[in-house]
Amino acid sequence: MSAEELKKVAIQAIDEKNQQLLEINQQLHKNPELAYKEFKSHDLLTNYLEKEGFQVQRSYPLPTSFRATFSRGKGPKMCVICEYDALPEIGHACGHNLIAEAGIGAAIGIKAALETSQTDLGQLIVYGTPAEEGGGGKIKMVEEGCFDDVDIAMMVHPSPYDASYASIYSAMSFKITFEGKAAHAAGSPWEGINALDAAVQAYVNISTLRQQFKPTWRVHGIVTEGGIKTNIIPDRAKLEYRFRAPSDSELQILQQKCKNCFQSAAQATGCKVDIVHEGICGDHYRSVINNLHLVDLYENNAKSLGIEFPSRAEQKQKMLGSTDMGNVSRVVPSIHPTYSIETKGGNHTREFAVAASTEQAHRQTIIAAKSMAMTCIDVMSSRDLQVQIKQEFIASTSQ
Ligand SMILES: NCCC[C@H](NC(=O)CCN)C(=O)O
Repeated sequence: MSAEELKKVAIQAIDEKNQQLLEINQQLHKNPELAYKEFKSHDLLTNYLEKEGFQVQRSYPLPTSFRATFSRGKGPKMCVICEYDALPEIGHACGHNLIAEAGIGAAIGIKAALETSQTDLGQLIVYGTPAEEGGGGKIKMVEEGCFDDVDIAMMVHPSPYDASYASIYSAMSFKITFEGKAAHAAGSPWEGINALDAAVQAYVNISTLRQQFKPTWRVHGIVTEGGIKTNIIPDRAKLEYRFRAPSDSELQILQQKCKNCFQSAAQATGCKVDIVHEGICGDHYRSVINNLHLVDLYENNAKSLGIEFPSRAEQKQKMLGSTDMGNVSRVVPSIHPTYSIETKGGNHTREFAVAASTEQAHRQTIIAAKSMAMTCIDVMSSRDLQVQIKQEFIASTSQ
Protein backbone atom coordinates (compact mmCIF):
# COMPACT_ATOMS: atom_id res chain seq x y z
CA MET A 1 0.00 0.00 0.00
CA SER A 2 1.18 3.53 -0.67
CA ALA A 3 2.02 5.98 2.10
CA GLU A 4 -1.06 8.02 1.15
CA GLU A 5 -3.33 4.99 1.54
CA LEU A 6 -1.75 4.13 4.89
CA LYS A 7 -2.31 7.70 6.09
CA LYS A 8 -6.03 7.29 5.35
CA VAL A 9 -6.03 4.12 7.44
CA ALA A 10 -4.33 5.97 10.32
CA ILE A 11 -6.77 8.90 10.14
CA GLN A 12 -9.77 6.60 10.18
CA ALA A 13 -8.40 4.63 13.16
CA ILE A 14 -7.85 7.85 15.12
CA ASP A 15 -11.35 9.07 14.25
CA GLU A 16 -12.83 5.79 15.46
CA LYS A 17 -11.23 6.34 18.88
CA ASN A 18 -12.18 10.01 19.04
CA GLN A 19 -14.45 9.67 22.08
CA GLN A 20 -11.98 7.50 24.01
CA LEU A 21 -9.16 9.92 23.31
CA LEU A 22 -11.29 12.80 24.56
CA GLU A 23 -12.00 10.84 27.74
CA ILE A 24 -8.28 10.23 28.30
CA ASN A 25 -7.51 13.94 28.13
CA GLN A 26 -10.46 14.76 30.40
CA GLN A 27 -9.45 12.17 33.00
CA LEU A 28 -5.91 13.53 33.07
CA HIS A 29 -7.19 17.10 33.27
CA LYS A 30 -9.42 16.28 36.25
CA ASN A 31 -6.56 14.57 38.12
CA PRO A 32 -3.49 16.78 37.69
CA GLU A 33 -0.37 15.14 39.11
CA LEU A 34 3.02 16.70 39.78
CA ALA A 35 6.44 15.63 38.59
CA TYR A 36 7.31 12.00 39.36
CA LYS A 37 3.98 11.52 41.12
CA GLU A 38 1.96 10.88 37.97
CA PHE A 39 0.84 7.42 39.12
CA LYS A 40 -2.83 7.64 38.10
CA SER A 41 -1.90 9.14 34.73
CA HIS A 42 0.67 6.39 34.17
CA ASP A 43 -1.92 3.71 34.96
CA LEU A 44 -4.61 5.29 32.78
CA LEU A 45 -2.32 5.48 29.76
CA THR A 46 -0.64 2.10 30.13
CA ASN A 47 -3.95 0.30 30.73
CA TYR A 48 -5.37 1.90 27.60
CA LEU A 49 -2.35 1.05 25.45
CA GLU A 50 -2.41 -2.56 26.66
CA LYS A 51 -6.13 -2.83 25.88
CA GLU A 52 -5.33 -1.53 22.39
CA GLY A 53 -2.83 -4.33 21.79
CA PHE A 54 0.52 -2.71 22.58
CA GLN A 55 3.27 -4.53 24.50
CA VAL A 56 3.54 -2.40 27.63
CA GLN A 57 6.42 -2.11 30.08
CA ARG A 58 5.03 -0.24 33.05
CA SER A 59 7.29 1.89 35.24
CA TYR A 60 10.06 1.61 32.65
CA PRO A 61 12.62 2.79 33.59
CA LEU A 62 11.22 5.21 36.20
CA PRO A 63 8.22 4.64 38.49
CA THR A 64 5.93 6.86 36.38
CA SER A 65 7.43 6.42 32.90
CA PHE A 66 6.53 3.65 30.46
CA ARG A 67 7.44 2.09 27.15
CA ALA A 68 4.81 0.59 24.85
CA THR A 69 5.68 -1.02 21.53
CA PHE A 70 4.08 -2.42 18.41
CA SER A 71 6.16 -3.74 15.55
CA ARG A 72 5.65 -4.92 12.03
CA GLY A 73 8.90 -6.37 10.75
CA LYS A 74 12.18 -4.63 10.06
CA GLY A 75 12.42 -0.88 9.56
CA PRO A 76 12.97 2.31 11.49
CA LYS A 77 12.03 2.59 15.15
CA MET A 78 9.71 5.57 15.45
CA CYS A 79 9.08 7.01 18.89
CA VAL A 80 6.04 9.06 19.90
CA ILE A 81 6.28 10.78 23.26
CA CYS A 82 3.57 11.47 25.85
CA GLU A 83 3.88 13.91 28.74
CA TYR A 84 1.32 14.06 31.54
CA ASP A 85 2.71 16.03 34.51
CA ALA A 86 0.92 19.14 35.74
CA LEU A 87 1.84 22.37 37.52
CA PRO A 88 1.36 23.13 41.23
CA GLU A 89 -1.88 25.02 41.99
CA ILE A 90 -2.85 25.62 38.35
CA GLY A 91 -3.11 21.99 37.19
CA HIS A 92 -2.88 21.29 33.47
CA ALA A 93 -1.97 24.86 32.62
CA CYS A 94 0.58 23.62 30.12
CA GLY A 95 -1.82 21.15 28.51
CA HIS A 96 0.17 17.99 29.08
CA ASN A 97 -3.16 16.14 29.24
CA LEU A 98 -3.42 17.00 25.54
CA ILE A 99 0.19 15.95 24.83
CA ALA A 100 -0.69 12.52 26.23
CA GLU A 101 -3.85 12.41 24.13
CA ALA A 102 -1.92 13.35 20.99
CA GLY A 103 0.75 10.71 21.64
CA ILE A 104 -1.81 7.98 22.26
CA GLY A 105 -3.88 9.10 19.26
CA ALA A 106 -0.83 9.05 16.97
CA ALA A 107 0.08 5.59 18.29
CA ILE A 108 -3.42 4.27 17.48
CA GLY A 109 -3.12 5.62 13.93
CA ILE A 110 0.41 4.29 13.32
CA LYS A 111 -0.51 0.87 14.72
CA ALA A 112 -3.48 0.64 12.34
CA ALA A 113 -1.21 1.53 9.41
CA LEU A 114 1.38 -1.06 10.49
CA GLU A 115 -1.32 -3.73 10.77
CA THR A 116 -2.75 -2.91 7.34
CA SER A 117 0.53 -2.67 5.44
CA GLN A 118 1.66 -5.79 3.65
CA THR A 119 5.33 -4.82 3.87
CA ASP A 120 7.78 -4.42 6.75
CA LEU A 121 7.47 -0.85 7.96
CA GLY A 122 9.24 -0.89 11.29
CA GLN A 123 8.48 -0.45 14.94
CA LEU A 124 6.53 2.04 16.98
CA ILE A 125 7.66 2.94 20.49
CA VAL A 126 5.45 5.06 22.73
CA TYR A 127 7.28 6.58 25.67
CA GLY A 128 5.51 8.03 28.65
CA THR A 129 7.87 10.64 30.04
CA PRO A 130 7.28 12.18 33.49
CA ALA A 131 8.33 15.45 35.05
CA GLU A 132 8.82 17.78 32.10
CA GLU A 133 7.86 20.74 34.26
CA GLY A 134 10.82 20.16 36.54
CA GLY A 135 12.83 17.05 37.17
CA GLY A 136 13.67 16.22 33.57
CA GLY A 137 12.19 12.75 33.12
CA LYS A 138 13.48 12.55 29.57
CA ILE A 139 17.00 13.46 30.69
CA LYS A 140 16.96 10.49 33.03
CA MET A 141 15.50 8.29 30.30
CA VAL A 142 18.24 9.36 27.88
CA GLU A 143 20.81 8.48 30.53
CA GLU A 144 19.13 5.11 31.10
CA GLY A 145 19.61 4.33 27.40
CA CYS A 146 15.90 4.48 26.51
CA PHE A 147 16.64 6.22 23.21
CA ASP A 148 19.56 4.01 22.19
CA ASP A 149 17.33 1.90 19.96
CA VAL A 150 15.19 4.80 18.68
CA ASP A 151 15.67 6.23 15.16
CA ILE A 152 13.30 9.20 15.29
CA ALA A 153 11.37 10.86 18.12
CA MET A 154 8.49 13.30 18.11
CA MET A 155 5.93 14.95 20.31
CA VAL A 156 3.60 17.93 20.03
CA HIS A 157 2.79 20.68 22.50
CA PRO A 158 -0.35 22.82 22.81
CA SER A 159 0.20 26.57 22.88
CA PRO A 160 -1.53 29.75 21.67
CA TYR A 161 -0.02 29.37 18.14
CA ASP A 162 0.93 26.87 15.43
CA ALA A 163 4.68 26.62 15.04
CA SER A 164 6.72 23.57 14.21
CA TYR A 165 9.90 25.60 14.35
CA ALA A 166 9.51 27.64 17.56
CA SER A 167 12.59 28.55 19.59
CA ILE A 168 13.13 26.37 22.62
CA TYR A 169 16.05 27.42 24.77
CA SER A 170 18.66 25.82 26.96
CA ALA A 171 17.81 26.33 30.62
CA MET A 172 19.33 25.83 34.05
CA SER A 173 17.71 26.33 37.44
CA PHE A 174 19.42 27.37 40.65
CA LYS A 175 18.49 27.54 44.33
CA ILE A 176 20.20 30.35 46.20
CA THR A 177 20.38 30.54 50.00
CA PHE A 178 21.64 33.59 51.88
CA GLU A 179 22.68 33.01 55.51
CA GLY A 180 22.88 35.96 57.91
CA LYS A 181 22.39 36.40 61.65
CA ALA A 182 19.15 36.90 63.56
CA ALA A 183 18.68 39.77 65.99
CA HIS A 184 15.83 41.74 67.55
CA ALA A 185 14.81 44.07 64.72
CA ALA A 186 14.08 46.99 67.06
CA GLY A 187 16.15 46.22 70.17
CA SER A 188 19.52 45.39 68.57
CA PRO A 189 19.33 45.41 64.76
CA TRP A 190 23.07 46.22 64.55
CA GLU A 191 23.78 42.74 65.91
CA GLY A 192 22.00 41.15 62.96
CA ILE A 193 23.01 40.32 59.38
CA ASN A 194 19.98 40.60 57.16
CA ALA A 195 19.64 37.71 54.69
CA LEU A 196 16.46 39.17 53.18
CA ASP A 197 18.38 42.33 52.28
CA ALA A 198 20.91 40.14 50.45
CA ALA A 199 18.10 38.43 48.52
CA VAL A 200 16.47 41.75 47.63
CA GLN A 201 19.85 43.19 46.62
CA ALA A 202 20.54 40.18 44.39
CA TYR A 203 17.11 40.57 42.78
CA VAL A 204 17.83 44.25 42.11
CA ASN A 205 21.35 43.49 40.80
CA ILE A 206 19.90 41.11 38.23
CA SER A 207 17.11 43.50 37.26
CA THR A 208 19.69 46.27 36.78
CA LEU A 209 21.93 44.07 34.67
CA ARG A 210 18.94 43.11 32.51
CA GLN A 211 19.51 46.19 30.35
CA GLN A 212 22.67 44.55 29.06
CA PHE A 213 21.12 41.15 28.42
CA LYS A 214 20.71 40.00 24.84
CA PRO A 215 17.04 40.18 23.78
CA THR A 216 16.98 36.38 23.59
CA TRP A 217 18.18 35.81 27.16
CA ARG A 218 15.66 35.08 29.90
CA VAL A 219 16.20 35.30 33.66
CA HIS A 220 13.39 34.93 36.14
CA GLY A 221 13.28 34.27 39.83
CA ILE A 222 11.09 34.07 42.90
CA VAL A 223 11.63 34.53 46.63
CA THR A 224 10.84 31.27 48.40
CA GLU A 225 11.84 32.29 51.91
CA GLY A 226 12.21 35.77 53.34
CA GLY A 227 12.13 35.64 57.11
CA ILE A 228 9.75 34.47 59.80
CA LYS A 229 8.56 37.55 61.71
CA THR A 230 8.82 41.28 61.16
CA ASN A 231 10.59 41.84 64.47
CA ILE A 232 13.34 39.32 63.74
CA ILE A 233 16.18 40.22 61.37
CA PRO A 234 15.91 37.36 58.84
CA ASP A 235 18.88 35.03 59.21
CA ARG A 236 17.95 33.07 56.09
CA ALA A 237 16.45 33.95 52.72
CA LYS A 238 16.04 31.81 49.65
CA LEU A 239 15.62 32.50 45.97
CA GLU A 240 15.00 30.26 43.00
CA TYR A 241 16.12 31.38 39.55
CA ARG A 242 16.03 30.00 36.06
CA PHE A 243 18.35 31.18 33.29
CA ARG A 244 17.77 30.56 29.59
CA ALA A 245 19.59 31.25 26.34
CA PRO A 246 19.44 29.94 22.79
CA SER A 247 22.73 28.05 23.14
CA ASP A 248 24.69 26.34 25.89
CA SER A 249 27.65 28.69 25.40
CA GLU A 250 25.47 31.81 25.88
CA LEU A 251 23.84 30.14 28.86
CA GLN A 252 27.27 29.75 30.49
CA ILE A 253 27.97 33.47 30.07
CA LEU A 254 24.56 34.46 31.40
CA GLN A 255 24.84 32.10 34.33
CA GLN A 256 28.19 33.55 35.39
CA LYS A 257 26.87 37.14 35.21
CA CYS A 258 23.94 36.20 37.46
CA LYS A 259 26.10 34.29 39.91
CA ASN A 260 28.16 37.47 40.28
CA CYS A 261 24.92 39.27 41.21
CA PHE A 262 24.24 36.78 44.02
CA GLN A 263 27.81 36.86 45.29
CA SER A 264 28.09 40.64 45.29
CA ALA A 265 24.78 40.92 47.19
CA ALA A 266 26.17 38.56 49.81
CA GLN A 267 29.37 40.57 50.10
CA ALA A 268 27.51 43.88 50.38
CA THR A 269 25.31 42.64 53.23
CA GLY A 270 27.86 40.44 55.01
CA CYS A 271 25.91 37.25 54.34
CA LYS A 272 27.11 33.86 53.21
CA VAL A 273 25.66 32.58 49.96
CA ASP A 274 25.14 29.07 48.67
CA ILE A 275 24.27 28.66 44.98
CA VAL A 276 23.12 25.17 44.06
CA HIS A 277 22.35 23.97 40.56
CA GLU A 278 18.98 22.28 40.77
CA GLY A 279 20.63 19.16 39.43
CA ILE A 280 18.76 17.10 36.90
CA CYS A 281 21.15 14.18 36.61
CA GLY A 282 23.94 16.76 36.72
CA ASP A 283 22.65 18.16 33.44
CA HIS A 284 20.32 20.87 32.17
CA TYR A 285 17.45 21.25 29.69
CA ARG A 286 19.09 21.74 26.31
CA SER A 287 17.74 23.76 23.40
CA VAL A 288 15.76 21.76 20.84
CA ILE A 289 17.41 20.90 17.53
CA ASN A 290 14.51 20.60 15.10
CA ASN A 291 15.19 18.16 12.28
CA LEU A 292 14.10 20.20 9.25
CA HIS A 293 13.26 17.19 7.12
CA LEU A 294 10.85 16.08 9.83
CA VAL A 295 9.54 19.62 10.33
CA ASP A 296 8.71 19.83 6.60
CA LEU A 297 6.91 16.50 6.66
CA TYR A 298 4.94 17.45 9.79
CA GLU A 299 3.97 20.85 8.38
CA ASN A 300 2.86 19.40 5.04
CA ASN A 301 0.73 16.81 6.79
CA ALA A 302 -0.79 19.35 9.18
CA LYS A 303 -1.48 21.69 6.24
CA SER A 304 -3.30 18.87 4.45
CA LEU A 305 -5.60 18.80 7.52
CA GLY A 306 -6.26 22.55 7.35
CA ILE A 307 -3.57 24.03 9.63
CA GLU A 308 -1.82 27.20 8.52
CA PHE A 309 1.70 28.02 9.68
CA PRO A 310 3.34 31.44 9.86
CA SER A 311 6.65 31.86 7.99
CA ARG A 312 9.71 30.16 9.46
CA ALA A 313 11.08 33.56 10.52
CA GLU A 314 7.86 34.38 12.38
CA GLN A 315 7.80 30.96 14.00
CA LYS A 316 11.35 31.42 15.24
CA GLN A 317 10.24 34.57 17.10
CA LYS A 318 7.90 32.44 19.20
CA MET A 319 9.38 31.08 22.40
CA LEU A 320 7.80 28.32 24.46
CA GLY A 321 10.43 28.13 27.18
CA SER A 322 12.50 25.02 27.58
CA THR A 323 11.89 21.30 27.50
CA ASP A 324 13.72 18.08 28.23
CA MET A 325 12.77 17.12 24.67
CA GLY A 326 15.80 19.27 23.82
CA ASN A 327 17.98 16.59 25.40
CA VAL A 328 16.24 13.91 23.32
CA SER A 329 16.84 15.99 20.19
CA ARG A 330 20.60 15.70 20.88
CA VAL A 331 20.53 11.90 20.68
CA VAL A 332 17.94 11.20 17.96
CA PRO A 333 16.43 13.27 15.11
CA SER A 334 13.41 14.96 16.68
CA ILE A 335 10.63 17.49 16.33
CA HIS A 336 8.57 19.33 18.93
CA PRO A 337 5.87 21.29 17.04
CA THR A 338 3.44 23.44 18.95
CA TYR A 339 -0.20 23.70 17.93
CA SER A 340 -2.83 26.28 18.70
CA ILE A 341 -5.65 25.48 21.08
CA GLU A 342 -7.13 28.95 20.64
CA THR A 343 -6.56 30.20 24.15
CA LYS A 344 -6.63 33.76 25.46
CA GLY A 345 -3.94 33.04 28.07
CA GLY A 346 -0.47 31.71 27.34
CA ASN A 347 0.98 28.48 28.75
CA HIS A 348 1.26 28.40 32.55
CA THR A 349 -1.82 30.53 33.20
CA ARG A 350 -5.20 29.62 34.65
CA GLU A 351 -6.80 30.60 31.33
CA PHE A 352 -4.65 28.03 29.56
CA ALA A 353 -5.69 25.35 32.06
CA VAL A 354 -9.33 26.05 31.19
CA ALA A 355 -8.56 26.06 27.45
CA ALA A 356 -6.78 22.70 27.76
CA SER A 357 -10.06 20.94 28.57
CA THR A 358 -12.30 22.32 25.84
CA GLU A 359 -13.79 20.48 22.85
CA GLN A 360 -11.83 22.87 20.63
CA ALA A 361 -8.52 21.88 22.27
CA HIS A 362 -9.44 18.23 21.76
CA ARG A 363 -10.20 18.81 18.08
CA GLN A 364 -6.85 20.55 17.55
CA THR A 365 -5.11 17.75 19.45
CA ILE A 366 -6.64 15.15 17.15
CA ILE A 367 -5.26 17.05 14.16
CA ALA A 368 -1.82 17.12 15.79
CA ALA A 369 -2.07 13.38 16.52
CA LYS A 370 -2.95 12.68 12.89
CA SER A 371 -0.10 14.90 11.68
CA MET A 372 2.37 12.92 13.79
CA ALA A 373 0.98 9.60 12.58
CA MET A 374 1.17 10.75 8.94
CA THR A 375 4.75 11.98 9.45
CA CYS A 376 5.76 8.60 10.88
CA ILE A 377 4.15 6.86 7.90
CA ASP A 378 6.08 9.12 5.49
CA VAL A 379 9.35 8.20 7.17
CA MET A 380 8.61 4.49 7.50
CA SER A 381 7.67 4.33 3.82
CA SER A 382 10.82 5.92 2.41
CA ARG A 383 14.36 4.67 2.84
CA ASP A 384 15.63 7.87 1.14
CA LEU A 385 13.93 10.03 3.75
CA GLN A 386 15.37 7.92 6.56
CA VAL A 387 18.89 8.49 5.18
CA GLN A 388 18.36 12.25 4.69
CA ILE A 389 16.98 12.69 8.21
CA LYS A 390 19.93 10.83 9.67
CA GLN A 391 22.44 12.85 7.62
CA GLU A 392 20.89 16.13 8.75
CA PHE A 393 20.96 14.94 12.35
CA ILE A 394 24.67 14.07 12.17
CA ALA A 395 25.48 17.45 10.61
CA SER A 396 23.39 19.44 13.11
CA THR A 397 24.72 17.71 16.21
CA SER A 398 28.38 17.74 15.22
CA GLN A 399 28.64 21.56 15.03
N1 LIG B 1 12.66 23.03 34.72
C1 LIG B 1 12.06 22.87 33.46
C2 LIG B 1 10.88 23.72 33.19
C3 LIG B 1 10.33 23.45 31.86
C4 LIG B 1 9.26 24.43 31.47
N2 LIG B 1 8.75 24.03 30.22
C5 LIG B 1 7.77 24.71 29.62
O1 LIG B 1 7.17 25.60 30.14
C6 LIG B 1 7.47 24.28 28.23
C7 LIG B 1 6.55 23.22 28.10
N3 LIG B 1 6.03 22.53 29.19
C8 LIG B 1 9.83 25.84 31.34
O2 LIG B 1 9.85 26.57 32.32
O3 LIG B 1 10.27 26.21 30.24
